[in-house]
Amino acid sequence: MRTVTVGTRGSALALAQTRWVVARLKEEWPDTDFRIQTISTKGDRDRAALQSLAQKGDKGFWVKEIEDALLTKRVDIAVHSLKDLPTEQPQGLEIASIPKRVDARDVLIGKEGMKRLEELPPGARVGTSSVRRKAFLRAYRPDLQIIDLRGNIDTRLAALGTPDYDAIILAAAGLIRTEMRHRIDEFLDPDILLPAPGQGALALETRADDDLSIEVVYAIHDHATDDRVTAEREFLAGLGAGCMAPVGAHATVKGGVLTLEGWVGALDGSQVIRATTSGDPAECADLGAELAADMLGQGAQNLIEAAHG
Ligand SMILES: NCc1[nH]cc(CCC(=O)O)c1CC(=O)O
Repeated sequence: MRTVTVGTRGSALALAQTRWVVARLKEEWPDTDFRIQTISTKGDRDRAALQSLAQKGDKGFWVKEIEDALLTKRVDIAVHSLKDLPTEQPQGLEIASIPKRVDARDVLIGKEGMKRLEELPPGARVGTSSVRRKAFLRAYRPDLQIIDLRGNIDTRLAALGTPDYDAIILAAAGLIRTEMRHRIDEFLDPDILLPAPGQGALALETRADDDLSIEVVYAIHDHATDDRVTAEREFLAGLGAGCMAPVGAHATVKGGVLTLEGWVGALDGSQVIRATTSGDPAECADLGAELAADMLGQGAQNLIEAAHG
């Protein structure tokens, strides 16, 4: 039996999504033995560094060590949350497969009587550290207090057991994948809070010359998801922004037409630039790049630079 080693971070979410990937791969390749290897990243080890790096717009602190493990052949396949992956691929590695996306939306989880965004009273304290969520929530509800909240899903849910937070915002995908869908109180409409580019999708990364692993992971590639997230990520790349920017992007495909919506916000909620484009899904990359160029023309650059302080 051949053995393929799958690398991942060790968080509950990372392990849950990697076990899901391995189960799917095993269905396609029953004669292959898949082993999971956990790898700790700078983001896992040093939360203080994470905060300051985040403010400088540094990219890839969730993925660097895992990519090193691919390049040195300690692992053959890496499983990432696509939204944590920088838009530039390192030399020698490629995203060889993007499995079918789960729900891309953000969700709200609140205390009793605060289980919907509309129910939150003025001044309610909402936990999130995402600059995107802060920017768009402040624009929609300037009366809310947005309070920093970092950590893995368990840490963030635990914050609701303290007096410091009335509600928190998370990605639906993380809760769905860790079998905590029942904790979700409200799915937030993308018209109110546009998700992050690639949110809800996974990326399976391999060495670019490892034909065997590429073939293995490609068995669970999903073309429709790929078109959507390619449009979203080209938009992000075209803005010159990373996952730490106040940028949202969400693509849908209906009746053979891909529609891409993009937002760039001011961190203080004073402004959100919004734009939409649509076209042939085969042109997904160009649609993303064009939307970015359109928004740069409308002043998006200043908002992105301001958020990096
Ligand atoms: N930035 C952390 C992160 N990276 C991926 C997810 C889960 C959702 C996904 O797979 O897109 C989360 C948690 C969150 O944003 O709530």
